[in-house]
Amino acid sequence: MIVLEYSSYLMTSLLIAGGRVLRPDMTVSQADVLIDQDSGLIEKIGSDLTAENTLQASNSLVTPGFVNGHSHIPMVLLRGYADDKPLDRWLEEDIWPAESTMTADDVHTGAKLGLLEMIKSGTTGFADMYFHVPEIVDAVDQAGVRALLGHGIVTAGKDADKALADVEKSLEFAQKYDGAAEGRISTAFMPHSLVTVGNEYLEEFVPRVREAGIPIHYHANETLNEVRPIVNDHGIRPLDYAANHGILEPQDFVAHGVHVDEQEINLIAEAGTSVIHCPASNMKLASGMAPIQRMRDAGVTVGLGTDGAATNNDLSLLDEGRDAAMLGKIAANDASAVPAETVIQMMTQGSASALGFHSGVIEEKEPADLAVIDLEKPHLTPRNDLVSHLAYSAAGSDVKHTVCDGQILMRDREVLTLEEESIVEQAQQTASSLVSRVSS
Ligand SMILES: CSC[C@H]1O[C@@H](n2cnc3c(O)ncnc32)[C@H](O)[C@@H]1O
Ligand SMILES: [Zn+2]
Repeated sequence: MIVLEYSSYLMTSLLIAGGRVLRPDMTVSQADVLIDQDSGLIEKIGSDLTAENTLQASNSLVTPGFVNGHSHIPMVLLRGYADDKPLDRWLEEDIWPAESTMTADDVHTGAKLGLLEMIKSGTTGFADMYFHVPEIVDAVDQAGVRALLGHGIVTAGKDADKALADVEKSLEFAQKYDGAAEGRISTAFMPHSLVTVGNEYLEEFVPRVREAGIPIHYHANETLNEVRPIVNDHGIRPLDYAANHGILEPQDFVAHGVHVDEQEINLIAEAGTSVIHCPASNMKLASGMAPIQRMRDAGVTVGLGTDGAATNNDLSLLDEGRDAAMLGKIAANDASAVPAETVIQMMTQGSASALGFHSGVIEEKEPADLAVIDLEKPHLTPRNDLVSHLAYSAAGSDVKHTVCDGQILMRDREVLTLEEESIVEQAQQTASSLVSRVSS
């Protein structure tokens, strides 16, 4: 008995050996990274280090794990289900009818499939808005990543009792699950958007949410169809409306921010609220081009998110980074806008800071959340500028190892925390049954 207790206090260590390490100042240097697996922190970055466990990183780039700042991961089950429509028609004609048939088990299966995809593309943390969220908690606990989760509230089109119950559920979830999965899970109160949640619910609940110290996350200014009703009904811009309702605070973060005017950019910068840019979703739904360079110049913290896999159609942040650079240049009509360093900053520190995670950099005493990218690939040759390669050339399938909180989640492309084969098979069956349920 005494021996067992003693052994549980023994330090275990992990070495990421011989890689090229991406440092917070965006320089790359050859180094070993020593991780204390008990605390989950990076202990030392240097040369000739040793540890009990090793991950080989020669000819590889060691980067901070990517943080997906906005997603709906169970929507992987709806990948390829309804493409090529604008947001309103896509939600109303296809997605909401399909989601209304989704069970807790379906969400659990979808979450595991999405987590597999994220771990396999180097993502170590994410924010998610969905329903049946306790199932997502369970999947995250097993997968070993970090997550900020919330129940997405929609009151529009519901009778008063159901609407109120939905809002209560979001607050109760946030209170109950904050700190779950040994502290890897945090929570937020999540109104779906400023037009799908009635102002009376914000008026009643935001003071309670603030009292409990819970952050708030919602879709904002995604399409013009979402901006117009606020302007018409309330005579003010959506982010002024958000500020008036007390949901534009430093701990809050909004998804999209596509149709923001100059005054709203300054407002959000002054408020200290973060924006999660979702370029692939914005392009696929033809929502518009978010003025990312202008927001960053104004001092807004900008992170990157995939949104759901049905508007993307994958969960790889490396793809998202390239999209952000390309779209950012077109939006600013300037090839120097949203350069490689900015893209990498957004997919690591930017998203991490928006979500209140302490990850996002490879630095001693910081969380050991990282990805190792195999550079021995034709499309990553020659290895002149690894920052450029990470932003413009690398793909999720180049990720060799993924580590979160000091634990190995994927080694040599084998996910150790989830059973890939059975999850993929189960997800295929679940998705087929979902589609047949909707069409019957
Ligand atoms: C109520 S849970 C979250 C809700 O959001 C829906 N959703 C997925 N992608 C988007 C998007 O780009 N804008 C707005 N809403 C979106 C998802 O289908 C869920 O119903
Ligand atoms: Zn979304």
